[in-house]
Order: sequence, then C-alpha cells, then structure tokens
Amino acid sequence: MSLFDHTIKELETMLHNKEITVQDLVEESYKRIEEVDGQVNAFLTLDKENALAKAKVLDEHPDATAKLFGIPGGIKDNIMTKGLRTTCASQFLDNFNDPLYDATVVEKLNNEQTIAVGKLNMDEFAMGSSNENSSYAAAKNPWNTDYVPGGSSGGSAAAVAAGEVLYSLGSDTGGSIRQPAAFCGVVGMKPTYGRVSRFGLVAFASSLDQVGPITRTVEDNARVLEVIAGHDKMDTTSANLEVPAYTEALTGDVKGLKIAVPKEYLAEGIAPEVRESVLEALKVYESLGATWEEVSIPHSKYAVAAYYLISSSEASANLARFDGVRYGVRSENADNMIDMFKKSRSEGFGPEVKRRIMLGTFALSSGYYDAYYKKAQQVRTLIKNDFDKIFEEYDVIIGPTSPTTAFKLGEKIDDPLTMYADDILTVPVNLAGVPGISIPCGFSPEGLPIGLQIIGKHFDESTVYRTAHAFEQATDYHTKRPQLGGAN
Ligand SMILES: NC(=O)C[C@H](N)C(=O)O
Repeated sequence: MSLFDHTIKELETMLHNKEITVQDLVEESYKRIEEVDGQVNAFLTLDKENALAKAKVLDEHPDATAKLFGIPGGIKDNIMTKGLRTTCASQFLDNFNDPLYDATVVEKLNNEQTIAVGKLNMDEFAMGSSNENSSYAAAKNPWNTDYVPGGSSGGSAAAVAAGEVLYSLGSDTGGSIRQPAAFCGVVGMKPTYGRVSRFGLVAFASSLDQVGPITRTVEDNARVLEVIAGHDKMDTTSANLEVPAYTEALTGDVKGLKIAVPKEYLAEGIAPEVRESVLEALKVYESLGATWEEVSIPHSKYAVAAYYLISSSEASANLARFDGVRYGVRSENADNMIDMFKKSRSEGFGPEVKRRIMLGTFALSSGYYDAYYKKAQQVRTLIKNDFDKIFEEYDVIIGPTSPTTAFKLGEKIDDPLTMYADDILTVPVNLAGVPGISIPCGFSPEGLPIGLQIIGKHFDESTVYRTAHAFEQATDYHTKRPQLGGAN
C-alpha cells in the first residue's frame, strides 16, 4: 500500500472494514519518510515512538465517529505540540523541546484521533516564500529537488506532495499556505481571518495569520478544515460562528456560478504558462455552466508594500518576547543583562527575521508611524473595499496563486525585494481577511505544477470548496505524482 493511493475517506472505509490497521498506515508513513525525506527535507522532528504507540491504542479501540481516525498528518513547526519540539525553524528555539500545551488546532485534531507523525520545515518564523530561510536545511520541491517548494509552509506542502502524510497544517500570513501548495501541486486553504483559532500558533503578524490545511484533494482539505475550524475562547479573534459541513458543499455543481477575474491577476509579470493554465481553467468552468467576467482590484498594486509594512511592524512587536530569558537559546558571550538580550537576539535570529524586525521597528517609530504604518493600514482598507465591491456581484474571484512556477534553490535568496514582489497575488487576500484556496491546474514545460487561486467572501469557505471541487472532478491534475527515489 502507498499513502498516494487513497483519500482520507477511502482509508476511513478500509480501516472500518479492517482491510488495514492504523499501525499499517502509520508505519507506511514512516517508511515513505525514510525513503524520500532525505531528498525533500520536509520534516524537522519525527515522533515515531509515540505515534506508533498511539496507533496501537487506536487499533485496540476503534472509533467510527472520529473524523480523522488513524490518519497520519504533519504539523508546521510554528504550531505548538505538547512535549514535542517546536522550533519555528529557528536556531533561537533549537532547544524548545518541551512545549507545555497543544495549540487548539492540534487539540482538535487529537480529539478526532488523527496521528501527528512529526513537525514540518518552514521559513524561520514563517518569513519567506521559498523555505530557504529555515535555520535547518531548506525543504525541496518533490517535483524537482533543484527547485524550492515555496514558503513559508514549504515542508507542509512538500510532505503531502511526496506522499509522506495525508494532510498537513500550515499557516498563511501573506500566502504561506497557498503559494507552496501551488509550487508542489497540492491543495492549500487559507480560511477567513477568524475562522480557525490561532491559540498556540507562534505569532508572526497577528492581524493576518491564519492556520489552514494542505492536502492532495479538495475533499480531504474540507474534512480537515471541518475539524480545526470554530470559535475558541482562548483566541479572541476567532469568530463565534457555526462551522458549516464543508464536505457537504462538494456537490460538483457550479451552474450559474459568477466568477470574477481581476485583470491585475493576468497582467504583465505573470508567466505565460501560468496565464495559459488559468485561461484553460476558466474554459473548464464555462463548460460546467459557470460564467466569468474581467474585473479590477485597483489598489492591488499597493498590496505588497502595505503587507510588508504591516506584517513587519507586527512581527517586530511579536518577536520581542524572544530574548534568551523567557524563550530561546541564551548567548554565552554576554557580560551584562542588556548585552545578553542583544547578543542572544543577534546570534539567535537569521538574516531575514532581523531584516523584518528592523523594518517593522523603523515603521513604528515616532515620526515615521503616520508616513508608513498608518498609510499602510489605510491602503489595507482600500483593498478590502475593492474585494467587498467585487463580491457584491460575484460569487468567487479566480486567478493564479503565484506569478510563476517554483524557482531554483538559490535563485532569489539574495534578492529579498524580488522575493517579496512575487507575493503580489496572495497578500491582498490576507489584507482583506477573505478565504482563498490553491488547487493544481496544470504543469509548466519543465513539469512543475501551476496553482489556481479561488477566493471567496468572508466566511464562505463552502463556496470556495464547491468551486475547487468541481474543477478537480473535471480534471486530473490532482492525480499526478512526482517521481522521487523509492517506490511511488
Ligand atoms: N508568511 C507568509 O505568509 C509568506 C510571505 N511570503 C512572508 O514572507 O511574509
């Protein structure tokens, strides 16, 4: 058996009929990790002994009502897991071996009897678009290991694409779930801001961060979101709204659906093969009875600047807690207390994190606050208004997830501005707080996946899933597998 062969629902039936055991499944996951993780570096920490022990208990006490019973998954390393090392891929937290509690999302997954096999690689503190900012070895793209898997949830996307786990959790501040999902040819959902609790997610930019699932199919994705979504009294930004049954929204029917396609999303700077694939996808929707029209998000050209100002400002405040006292590896070369703070932070953070803290601190400093931070917040409102206006008339917005397919390792790492500019299609969604998914919609001539982004109204993940699912049913991109060493 290979984890590639089945969806979560199929495995559930097989487990229920006793065709396989949870132990088989979990062992299969570790076998695959052993075979291919040396090539993709998706995992930072494995939890094999505990996972196998839990699998044994589940086999002895099957629970047909648990929504993810026995399903092996992986957790991004900025999400707290009780007793399991959580580093945010930062040297600074290299010794954070024993977190005291589970994030709410992890607790919810555990309640549904899933098995976390380990923690996944990422850009340090979720800052980056290529996973090359990990303090450990960079994760790589399973479709071609000379290329990046995207970021910051690169390990989460690579692990699913490589068939190591059935699902993973990522976090998305400015594209960190959708862009790696696009680069790795898998399904990645950033839910509405407030849909999923962030209690236990190490904060990067609190007005933007959301946790969401990465899977191979839309149905699997809907099922995981059903489990992790919902109000949490431990996170006051989580919305007190009922969680719809997302899996029931997957009717395959998009007749009469009104699609908006922003002209800025197909403009100059978008690679021709990406534009082509999106236009082809729109034809698929037409054949399914949906209609589309061109619209405009006029303020999207300011989105990258506004995003990097707001997110860096919030990061400079959030990351103040890493000082070598409360958290983090303490410098051994300090003479006094102030020196110890300074040296611990200088030695502990990598270059990209330092760049953002400095940018954010500058933007918040007196005299500059109005010119930068306040202006960026005003731009944010204009972008949100652009989205609201479109959604008065249309059900979803569709475009590419990223202007290009995956780039080569090392190609952009010395050019942060180019790396930031590539976030142009994902950050407006975070600034507006609306949900967005990336699903596979084609391949470049080099065989690298292309992602289609579907954006919905606030708290309307159901329509996003229904739209994504209809396309998936009508195409076969999601059935393609990367050829890594080892049995596929
Ligand atoms: N964190 C994210 O969502 C990714 C974005 N590229 C950033 O570096 O901020």
